Amino acid sequence: MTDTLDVAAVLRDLPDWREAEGDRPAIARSLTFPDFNAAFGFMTRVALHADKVDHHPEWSNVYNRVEVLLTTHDAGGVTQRDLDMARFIDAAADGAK
Ligand SMILES: C[C@H](O)[C@H](O)[C@H]1CNC2=NC(N)=NC(=O)C2=N1
Repeated sequence: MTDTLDVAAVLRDLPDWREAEGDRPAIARSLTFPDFNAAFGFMTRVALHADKVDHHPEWSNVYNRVEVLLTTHDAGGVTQRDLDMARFIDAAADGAK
């Protein structure tokens, strides 16, 4: 079983992220891109990486906005895999607010 991390400690390293509402520990980030094309290009980059590392975000997209939530279902909380994915997302989100 993968060890879960303290969400407050994780968020100290992720200034653009927040604790997500819900029934299990999770972190979330809202991203706004210049347009839909940029938003979907971001999602494409993240999707390919997520499948490569077998760790997938829970997310939604409305035009130029993307809402991302990360938690590790198998562990029932936030793990190193979520921290690693958040850092990938932050790098891939270049240009987003
Ligand atoms: C069977 C498959 O490897 C697992 O379900 C993977 C897939 N992607 C995953 N993504 C996330 N966010 N949490 C998981 O526990 C997880 N497990």
